[in-house]
Amino acid sequence: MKRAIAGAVLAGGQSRRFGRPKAFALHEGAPFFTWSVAALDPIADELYIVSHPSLVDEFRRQTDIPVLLDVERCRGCGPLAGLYTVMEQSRADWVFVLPCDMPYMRREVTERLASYIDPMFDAIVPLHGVRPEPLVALYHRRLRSVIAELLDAGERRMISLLDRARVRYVDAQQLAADETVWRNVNTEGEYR
Ligand SMILES: Nc1nc2c(ncn2[C@@H]2O[C@H](COP(=O)(O)OP(=O)(O)OP(=O)(O)O)[C@@H](O)[C@H]2O)c(=O)[nH]1
Ligand SMILES: [Mg+2]
Repeated sequence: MKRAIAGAVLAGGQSRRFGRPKAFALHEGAPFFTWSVAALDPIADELYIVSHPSLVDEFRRQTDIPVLLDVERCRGCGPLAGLYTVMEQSRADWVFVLPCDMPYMRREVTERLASYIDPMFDAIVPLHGVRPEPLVALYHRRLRSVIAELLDAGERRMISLLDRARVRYVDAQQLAADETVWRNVNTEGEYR
């Protein structure tokens, strides 16, 4: 049975370290967020961008993909809020999240990670040695109530969600031969 996947580009952060909205910074001539969209598009049955009121107009100028705002009670509460918002919006079994600041990410990686989907698990997450990569991951919608509880308790860390889920960790080396794909841009220095 085919299991629907909603692709979600998380773009509701403040880019404080970067100094301007990093979703729109250019990599090889195209805005960062479009690289995440391109990596999700082949495997996603639906696509969403989850952002912040201050960025919505610019996203709508640049793309036709639906732009959601974090649900109000946890707006701006971090990536968990974005994940929760897509689970509220979509009926898809799985939500595949990507951040908006990983412009080297490639479809080969997302396709491979999605091939590990297994209904016995709640989340499918890459692992670098002992370090998980929770923002490049698949989450089953059955986690929605767990996420709601975390957010209501003021708990924003993705790792807290992993602690409460049955996680299928996938060795990052199985997903990409080239470590570059995991590069994430937080500062102007990393950008240059
Ligand atoms: N939807 C949503 N996405 C978020 C939120 N906070 C962060 N993100 C996204 O999660 C990803 C990782 O966050 P960070 O790297 O910390 O990005 P950021 O928060 O914009 O940057 P800093 O302000 O420098 O921490 C980025 O793609 C952010 O846009 C939020 O409250 N809601
Ligand atoms: Mg942040």
